[in-house]
Amino acid sequence: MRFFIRDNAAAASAHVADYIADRINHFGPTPAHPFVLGLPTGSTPLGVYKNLVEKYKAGEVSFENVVTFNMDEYIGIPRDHPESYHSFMWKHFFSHVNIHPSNVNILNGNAPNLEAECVEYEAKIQAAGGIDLFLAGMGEDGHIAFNEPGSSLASRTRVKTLAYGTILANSRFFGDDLDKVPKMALTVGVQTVLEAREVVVIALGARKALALQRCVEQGVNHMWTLSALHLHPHSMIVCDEDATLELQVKTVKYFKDIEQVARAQGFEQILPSKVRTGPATVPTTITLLRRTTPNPEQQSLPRAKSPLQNPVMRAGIKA
Ligand SMILES: N[C@@H]1[C@@H](O)[C@H](O)[C@@H](COP(=O)(O)O)O[C@@H]1O
Repeated sequence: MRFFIRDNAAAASAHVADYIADRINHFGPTPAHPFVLGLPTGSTPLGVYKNLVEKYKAGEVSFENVVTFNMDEYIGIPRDHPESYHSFMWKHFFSHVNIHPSNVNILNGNAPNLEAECVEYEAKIQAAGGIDLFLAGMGEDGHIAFNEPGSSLASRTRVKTLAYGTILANSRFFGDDLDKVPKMALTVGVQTVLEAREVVVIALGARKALALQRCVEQGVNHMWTLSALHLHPHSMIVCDEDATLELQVKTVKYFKDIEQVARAQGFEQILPSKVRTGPATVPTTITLLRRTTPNPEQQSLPRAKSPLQNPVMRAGIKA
């Protein structure tokens, strides 16, 4: 798992938006071969959406041939309720870019048969060729989408009862009235997310620090479902400094160090191959792009010790 720490929320959001726009542009989507993007809601991705809208308006990215699948939706509030995830997505993102409404997919929390709705959603993802990049946030209890603690790591799209902590956290959007917060939701499963070709998570603020620590420093654990990303070959977390509060200094230093070393060596971000080599369950080939000459500016900086030369880092790697 790659892990990038940025100074603040604005820098982390810009990093993620740049990354997504690069992915879409590199992919070169067409009507016959669209880019399939998984999307979250919540306060965390707002900065990413704002940046993506700005990039669209500046002509730096187009959503003309992008198909989206949202992670989750509440059960039991009308689709046009101001706090439904349908409303959220149109208000903060879709209305401001050139996406075709027919390319937007969001679970219907008012479907007459909720189980059938979930099965159909999985089938739609498959029919679209699988998700190329799933963007996600994280709950304070380490959940991804609405996969609350104890969710099966093999779970798929389904009806989920929300944890009390999540209902409490989300009550801020419902006038702090717990009675008004939906208690159930439809959500993609952990396995659904893991089958995306790439997963990018953004975590911001001290509120997420404990969950981030559990997910980054500890092993895969069904009680912190985001930690399942360690099982994914191409996952990435981007956070701000505040979210690192519970991490060991050694961990923070390690990840900052390897990012600096890679840059100094002239390595750009790793881009998945443009060509789909198989179903989403078989990740695409990874291409390492290397500049022909290392970046001279980076080269002239005092070189960071390679993790292998640094005794503290070496201890961390062994651990
Ligand atoms: N289902 C959503 C998650 O997808 C989101 O990651 C989480 C965090 O929300 P926020 O970003 O507001 O902290 O909220 C909800 O639980």
